[in-house]
Amino acid sequence: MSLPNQYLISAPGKVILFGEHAVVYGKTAIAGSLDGLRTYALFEKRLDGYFELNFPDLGLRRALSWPKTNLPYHLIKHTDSEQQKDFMFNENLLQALKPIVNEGNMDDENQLDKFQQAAALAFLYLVTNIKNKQISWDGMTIQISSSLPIGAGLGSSASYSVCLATGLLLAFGHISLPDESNQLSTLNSAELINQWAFQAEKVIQGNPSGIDNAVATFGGAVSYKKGSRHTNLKGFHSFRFLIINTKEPRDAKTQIEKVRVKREKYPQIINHILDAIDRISLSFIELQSSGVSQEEMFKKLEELIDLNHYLVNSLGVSHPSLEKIREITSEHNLHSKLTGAGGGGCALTLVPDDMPPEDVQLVKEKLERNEFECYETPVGGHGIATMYATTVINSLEFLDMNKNKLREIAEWKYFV
Ligand SMILES: Nc1ncnc2c1ncn2[C@@H]1O[C@H](COP(=O)(O)OP(=O)(O)OP(=O)(O)O)[C@@H](O)[C@H]1O
Ligand SMILES: C[C@@](O)(CCO)CC(=O)[O-]
Repeated sequence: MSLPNQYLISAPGKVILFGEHAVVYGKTAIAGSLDGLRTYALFEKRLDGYFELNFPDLGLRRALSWPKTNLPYHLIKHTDSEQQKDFMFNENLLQALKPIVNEGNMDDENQLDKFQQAAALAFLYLVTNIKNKQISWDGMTIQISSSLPIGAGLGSSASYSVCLATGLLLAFGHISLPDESNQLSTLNSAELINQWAFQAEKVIQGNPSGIDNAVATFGGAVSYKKGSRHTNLKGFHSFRFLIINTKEPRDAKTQIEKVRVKREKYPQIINHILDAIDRISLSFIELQSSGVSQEEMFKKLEELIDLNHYLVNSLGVSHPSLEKIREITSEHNLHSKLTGAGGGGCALTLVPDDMPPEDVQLVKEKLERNEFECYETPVGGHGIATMYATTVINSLEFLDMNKNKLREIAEWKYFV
């Protein structure tokens, strides 16, 4: 099927069960996708040579736009095929793009903050790299809308990056729409999307491990070690979690940097902590295949959750609000840990199978009275998806729309 002039992409958020931060230093982490919390991107072809990007979730008051001729393509080493690219991060390109982000987009009333700058830079970094001289859309408008809390530990940057990478690779003819009769080509496309999304993540987060974009691309529940392909885990679906948003603003980049500085100061101590976190992820993997009863599994999982939280707390990335969540949930015999980069953001609470719904409701109400926000969402669902609607979707309608409605307009097609 040829590419329509308008299409939608969607990618899920993620939740890390064990191993955040340690995974940046080559340790194992366990994570799953959040099918119900996703970022959506509407791509539309333009004929006037402009790239336009709108992301109102970040408080942007008007779309940003750049003429395609303004981008520093001369800084890209072109290879014959996308697959041959070595994906070395191009720091020169990033530096060259920094002044371009603002060109024509800023005046006294519209100054970009650092989060908006990072989102725009990630887009420009991808578009400059992925644009293809021969097969090319002449310009495009992209609208972004997410049902994820932004910068809260649930992988909003990765799902944003995956949406951009997918849409751009499609627009510039490097990949095709998912094809059920050619699963190998579709899987190769997903691998390429994942590689480019990782580059965009580097623009936003500085030094990410790659786990968030792998989960947003491939979906499911995985164990992950930097530099290796992720491994799918079975049985994750049987766990029930409550995800609790502290609503404390923070960004992953600052938290990752905090751990880097601490490790530089106390290398031996921090390396021991990171090794201990690795051991927790490995214990979880062993536990999954050990055939223990569900009851015993839940007990051990609770202990691992506590241990993991103490260890990340000792890295300096917890927050009083996260400790408060642990206190409230422990009053109901529930075990919680921070999830994602910490410093605020979200906590993850394990809900035992046999906990009566009215008791779960009580905990949720108590948390909400403390201004926390609770999500109960399935873990381990689909990764990236595309959708081509049969009718044209109006941009404003798209931004306003409850995203569940998109499923009524047409079918989503999944890459993996
Ligand atoms: N819907 C969106 N629109 C535009 N930019 C986004 C969107 N979602 C995320 N981003 C970009 O990602 C940044 C947030 O990334 P950050 O890594 O700090 O948080 P996170 O990915 O939600 O959390 P974690 O990495 O801990 O899971 C935003 O500041 C913005 O630059
Ligand atoms: C803090 C961290 O481990 C998880 C962020 O979701 C960073 C990363 O793995 O990229």
